[in-house]
Amino acid sequence: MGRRALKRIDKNLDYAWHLLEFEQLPEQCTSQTLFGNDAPLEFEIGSGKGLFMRSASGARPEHNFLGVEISFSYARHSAARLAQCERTNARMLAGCGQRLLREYVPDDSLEAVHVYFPDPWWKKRHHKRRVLNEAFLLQAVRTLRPGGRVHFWTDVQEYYDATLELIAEKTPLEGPFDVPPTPAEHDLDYRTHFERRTRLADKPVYRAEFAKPEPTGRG
Ligand SMILES: C[S@@+](CC[C@H](N)C(=O)[O-])C[C@H]1O[C@@H](n2cnc3c(N)ncnc32)[C@H](O)[C@@H]1O
Repeated sequence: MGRRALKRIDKNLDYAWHLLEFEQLPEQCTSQTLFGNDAPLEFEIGSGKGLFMRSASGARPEHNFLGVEISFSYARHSAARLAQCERTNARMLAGCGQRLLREYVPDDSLEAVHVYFPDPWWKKRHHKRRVLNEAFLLQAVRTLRPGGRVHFWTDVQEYYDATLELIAEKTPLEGPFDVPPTPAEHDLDYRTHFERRTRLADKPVYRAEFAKPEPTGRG
């Protein structure tokens, strides 16, 4: 991704609680171990500059949010913005979202997994580096609660089509459910910075949502 310099963080801002690294994680990441309550827990993988984390945690104070960003400087920037907004229901992890799901998240525990505009890895031989690969999707299925949702938006039609095909072939997820676009009412009224950039350039955004099936009744 073309990366602009990030704004300097106020040196008096204390964002230590908002920024986690793997060494600080509890053995099992749950709302209880990360936030000390039992609110529904949503993850965002690849938060970038953290617009989704800020707006979603403000709009849904009754949910908890953990954003995961592999670039330390972006994770720190997002954590600082959450601290500035005094969010008590949102934290950032600087690290790999695939590792987080695989190693630290109990079965059937998440309300939602959000992946917005993941790096496209255009060349076919690099597709295995994509965040939305089969192993990650199966971890999302394992860790979501029944009825929990995967949200996936991208501006890359080939990534969108390939992921929908992978989900249909390899996972029990139900969907895709349509996600209609909503008009932006102010300059930051977009799901993420990449959505803003794509829509302002008049390019299409491909959006889908999937649900983990509820268990079927006995007999
Ligand atoms: C194209 S940017 C999109 C950022 C943001 N979601 C948006 O829509 O504005 C993709 C982001 O995913 C991050 N990323 C890539 N692989 C990752 C991984 N395995 N775990 C966590 N973050 C990852 C990148 O560092 C980058 O910030």
